[in-house]
Amino acid sequence: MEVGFATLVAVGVVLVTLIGWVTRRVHQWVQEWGLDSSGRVRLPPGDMGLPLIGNMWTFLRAFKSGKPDSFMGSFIQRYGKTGIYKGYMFGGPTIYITSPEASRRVLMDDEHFITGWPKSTMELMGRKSFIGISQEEHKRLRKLTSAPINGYEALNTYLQYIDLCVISALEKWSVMGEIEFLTELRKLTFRIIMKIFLGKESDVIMESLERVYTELNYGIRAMAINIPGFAFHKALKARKKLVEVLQAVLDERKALEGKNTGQRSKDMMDHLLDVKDENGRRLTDEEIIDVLIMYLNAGHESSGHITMWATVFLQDNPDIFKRAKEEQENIRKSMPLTQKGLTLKEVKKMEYLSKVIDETLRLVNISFVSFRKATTSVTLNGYLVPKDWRVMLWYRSVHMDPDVYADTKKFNPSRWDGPPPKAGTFLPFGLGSHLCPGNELAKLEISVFLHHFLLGYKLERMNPKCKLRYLPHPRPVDNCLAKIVKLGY
Ligand code: HEM
Repeated sequence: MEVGFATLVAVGVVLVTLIGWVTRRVHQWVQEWGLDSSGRVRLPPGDMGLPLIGNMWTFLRAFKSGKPDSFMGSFIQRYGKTGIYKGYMFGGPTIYITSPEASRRVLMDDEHFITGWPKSTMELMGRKSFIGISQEEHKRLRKLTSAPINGYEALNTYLQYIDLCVISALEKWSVMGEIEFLTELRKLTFRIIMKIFLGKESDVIMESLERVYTELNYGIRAMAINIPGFAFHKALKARKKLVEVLQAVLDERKALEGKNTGQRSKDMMDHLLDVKDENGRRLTDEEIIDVLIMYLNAGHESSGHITMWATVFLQDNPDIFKRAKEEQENIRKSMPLTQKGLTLKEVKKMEYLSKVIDETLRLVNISFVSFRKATTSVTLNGYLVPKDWRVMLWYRSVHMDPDVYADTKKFNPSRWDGPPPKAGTFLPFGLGSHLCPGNELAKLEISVFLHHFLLGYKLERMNPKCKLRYLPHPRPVDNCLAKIVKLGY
């Protein structure tokens, strides 16, 4: 009787495995149906998983179990280090790219690749944001919006505001006792980006909007399931709220058009309202709102997280902390006594701190992936990328490649001594026409924060061994519960 039961279980296991294998083969066959036999042979190696789910389950399991590199690791283990694999994610056949050369080729090739973000991201960021519009529109809006953020003049103007915000935030937190350090940093970076884009400073509006953005973000890398209880459903509601708030601000601005409003300096909303194309057409409300939703989100989430991680890494590594602090003390000493705050001249001198930030960007991989779509069939590294397939640029694998970065998991700012990294091996801000337009602003914010932190404070975490969560961005689950202790300059 017992042998019979064991046999039954064994047959059951074999049957399930067989059905799983056949279903996977059929799924792959269906996805490759449109390709001729020579095309199919030239596809990169890979595994498309089960119908509908594809590799999504494996991806979520890897990230949710705290082993994000095990997802791509399993492809590398099974198919070798080809740097390019086929798979199935977010409801479509996908090419994963993990090598620096192939990433660079895709990012620099606007003729054969356009943006290809999943439906969830597109719906949440808006179809008129940079990930939904045509290449020409993107070029025009990008030119209009990036110079007022990243140019030397602009950074010089914002520096004073950032400096004051950082000084007062640190002072405030040091008397607050335990704080969620990450949550407070997000509020700080949100305040800065709101000032640049909307000229707003009201604490109440900012706090409530930042909370709405947190909801929006949880849905961005989730599956597009619009059912109550799912992250995407909550995120859609958050987007609706953001649209309402921004529409109200826009209506208010339009009502003031042409009226004398005193000395107010122009913010990004004014620029977007003013702009006309060659036919004299102005941007619609939807276009302005989607661009703002995208910028306000991109402009605070990543900077807030990276600032937190850089602070944590510094605090955890006393030698690195000491060296970084000495640099900031020397910079402080070199400042004329009559000078009130930091200027770009001092920021330029923060060479070691810049390496600390680069190393944080590499190790944390805040933007671990980016999405494109092939507009025609392309050959990449000898493999076929079929027309209309999604391409996922797996930046995380590039930054954690032991052949490029020895002892990859070690926080080691000194690895940035010497010549700059080889093209394509360091992509924290992407590359090409979609290169992050806020890269300089982000580095400025982080540098100013670390300058003041190193000189006068220390971080005491309540749960230093706290578990990490990797989606949507890597963070401790307690949002870095800590005390900011003032030491005195
Ligand atoms: C540490 C901070 C930041 C990181 C790591 C980061 C990373 C990135 C990356 C990797 C991309 C490229 C996405 C792609 O190739 O599809 C990107 C795009 C973008 N970022 Fe950032 N970013 C940061 C801060 C900022 C800031 C401060 C702003 C706003 C001022 C900003 C605004 C944007 C926008 C609007 C895009 C879309 C650009 C386009 O599609 O043309 N980012 N960012």
